[in-house]
Amino acid sequence: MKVAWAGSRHAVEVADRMACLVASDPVFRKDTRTMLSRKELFKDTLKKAAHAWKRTVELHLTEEEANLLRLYIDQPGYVDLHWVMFVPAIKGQGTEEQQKKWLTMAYKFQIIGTYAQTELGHGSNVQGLETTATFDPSTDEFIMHSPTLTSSKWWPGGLGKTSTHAVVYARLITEGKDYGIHGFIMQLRSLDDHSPLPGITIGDIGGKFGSGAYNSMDNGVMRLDHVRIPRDQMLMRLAQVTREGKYVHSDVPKQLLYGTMVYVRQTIVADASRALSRAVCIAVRYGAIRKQFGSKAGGPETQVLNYKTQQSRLFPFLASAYAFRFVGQWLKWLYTDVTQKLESKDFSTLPEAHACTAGLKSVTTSATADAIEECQKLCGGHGYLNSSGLPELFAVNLPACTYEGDNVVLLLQVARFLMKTVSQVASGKQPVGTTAYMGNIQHLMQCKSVVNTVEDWLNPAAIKEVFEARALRMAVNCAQNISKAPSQEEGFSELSPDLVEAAVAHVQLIIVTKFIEKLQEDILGHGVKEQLQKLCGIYALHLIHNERLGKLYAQVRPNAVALVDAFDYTDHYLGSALGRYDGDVYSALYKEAWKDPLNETVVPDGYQEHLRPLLKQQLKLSRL
Ligand SMILES: CCCCCCCCCC/C=C\CCCCC/C=C/C(=O)SCCNC(=O)CCNC(=O)[C@H](O)C(C)(C)COP(=O)(O)OP(=O)(O)OC[C@H]1O[C@@H](n2cnc3c(N)ncnc32)[C@H](O)[C@@H]1OP(=O)(O)O
Ligand SMILES: Cc1cc2nc3c(=O)[nH]c(=O)nc-3n(C[C@H](O)[C@H](O)[C@H](O)COP(=O)(O)OP(=O)(O)OC[C@H]3O[C@@H](n4cnc5c(N)ncnc54)[C@H](O)[C@@H]3O)c2cc1C
Repeated sequence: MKVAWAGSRHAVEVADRMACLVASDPVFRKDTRTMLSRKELFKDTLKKAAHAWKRTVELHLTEEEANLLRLYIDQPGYVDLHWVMFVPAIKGQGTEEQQKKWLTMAYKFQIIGTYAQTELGHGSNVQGLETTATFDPSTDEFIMHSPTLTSSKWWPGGLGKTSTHAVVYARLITEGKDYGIHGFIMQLRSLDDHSPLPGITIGDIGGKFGSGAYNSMDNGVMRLDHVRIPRDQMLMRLAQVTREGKYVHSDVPKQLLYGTMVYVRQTIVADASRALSRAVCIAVRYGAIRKQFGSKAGGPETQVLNYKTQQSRLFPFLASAYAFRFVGQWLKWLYTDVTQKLESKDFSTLPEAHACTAGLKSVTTSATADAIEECQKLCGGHGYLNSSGLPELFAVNLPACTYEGDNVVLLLQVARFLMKTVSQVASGKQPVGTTAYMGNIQHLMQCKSVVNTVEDWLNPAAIKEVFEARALRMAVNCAQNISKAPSQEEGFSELSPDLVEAAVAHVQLIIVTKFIEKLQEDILGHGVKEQLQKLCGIYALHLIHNERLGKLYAQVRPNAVALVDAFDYTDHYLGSALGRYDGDVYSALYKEAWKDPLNETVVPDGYQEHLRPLLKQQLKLSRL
């Protein structure tokens, strides 16, 4: 199962090696992270990032190994933005010459970059950004400026205190005309003493949800006061400004400006499955250790994992973790395929890649955030302690519902794509890829499910047809209702809640389909495929009805712990007293409690100042 989860034997081996490297290095300790002040936590992040880079160079780690090392360090920081957004933005939007110049420095960490798109006043509406980049032909420079308070850049990770450079998104103005949003490379801080360059006001935007968690990241604010940069720092693969100030389009679609977001959304699906699997691992392992109530006859207490209510709340998350993992692996393939096509100037699959990455990012991150919260409840009171690892896991993953595109905004993009496809089907065009099922409209609009028994529900063809019919009928229903509205725009707006539901149904169909396709592959290991079939059934069925699932849960229960062990997480990475591999939960909880700074003294700070006078005064009063 470890191989099925990781994708290959090689993937298991390299992940194991990197996880152990991190777990055995004292610099990467994280057990007291939630007890650090913001300043201490930030400094700890700087230290870990520098040490990780040192180890990467010393050990000549490959890109795959270095990425895993960063993943297992498990502390959000400026390096995430540098590798996941700054470098890909230059790769996707820079010319060959620009890539050579900037990536050479970025790959060696001679510069640290971030992705500065969002502003105080606009995040979702990228076209509404206000920062300006005005071309000055007299000096061959762009003047980068924040004209209003709301145009201040706001949120970019690493911007606050660390980044030396950024890809800044701004409205390009030349020859008096506004050509909309484009990307520019800007140096922000001196490479000698790290002070902000003239005209740049920059800082951190303040503490965020939860202790530890995303507070290790210095999300930043930046205002630009007529800062000049050379013309060749506009990223010029999509469009160019000539020496004379002429604006020239390339022959690539302008949507490629959003390419970095497509790339990151794809990686976020993999993050979501990992985060969900960590929460499930903690809740399942703890559920096997925790006992409450005995039989009436005075027998031993029951493992809470044996309660049917616990199983019906938890096992759909276990199944979802596997489902998201497999669809994430497929999405990575889709992204690579689209990228190769783009290189040969085939842009035909770009809309589908956008819809798939946007939709899957939305559905998997929302489900993951909800599931982590529920896993806290599934662990009872102890789940609420920082030492369970769950509060921090929740706080770190919750913003994934917002960053890289608010989930509802992205689902509306999927809905827009679906409405276009329905109208193409109506005009006789055969849809392809993940919307190919829409071509089977005659059948799917009127077919009736032949499912009667639990066993019927495990038939992949029956499951798939149910999901296809559901998704298609919801999409067609929306399209019909939109067509009755005074205008397409009004109809879309009025029906947006239904459109979001239709988009979710379509995305869930993709997830179910990719799980079924995974089961058609050669899967090694005795009983592995059988377990995955049950999980696939649980994933699909819990989305459409909750009856008849009890039998499947009972079949999964004997292997539940093994199914989470297959995630192959070290105790260091899991970071949970409740989810420990050895099950020694109570001594771990007890030990963790004594690490809290409040327990450094027996009598707390503040006793002399506030407690003692109060107690003495009350004592005096009672004696009067
Ligand atoms: C316990 C400790 C654990 C620690 C673990 C660490 C875990 C973390 C691991 C780290 C991993 C990752 C790190 C991630 C860090 C994240 C940092 C966050 C960064 C950001 O958030 S960057 C900012 C992101 N911003 C957004 O996403 C904005 C969202 N808005 C948009 O994308 C757009 O504005 C829009 C799509 C909503 C609307 O676009 P717009 O042009 O205005 O209008 P439309 O008319 O709708 O679109 C026009 C056409 O373009 C098509 N389109 C839109 N987007 C795309 C796209 N991306 N690709 C291709 N095509 C696109 C659209 O379909 C329209 O086409 P049509 O005209 O219909 O044919
Ligand atoms: C932890 C974190 C890290 C981030 N890192 C970065 C970074 O590195 N670089 C960067 O540039 N940005 C970053 N961001 C910003 C992020 O990309 C934006 O917050 C995100 O795109 C959402 O935009 P917004 O905040 O403007 O939300 P808003 O658009 O203001 O959303 C508010 C509400 O309005 C709703 N809404 C908005 N538009 C519509 C619509 N058309 N129809 C229906 N409902 C709508 C949303 O669903 C939401 O409920 C980060 C954000 C966070 C939280």
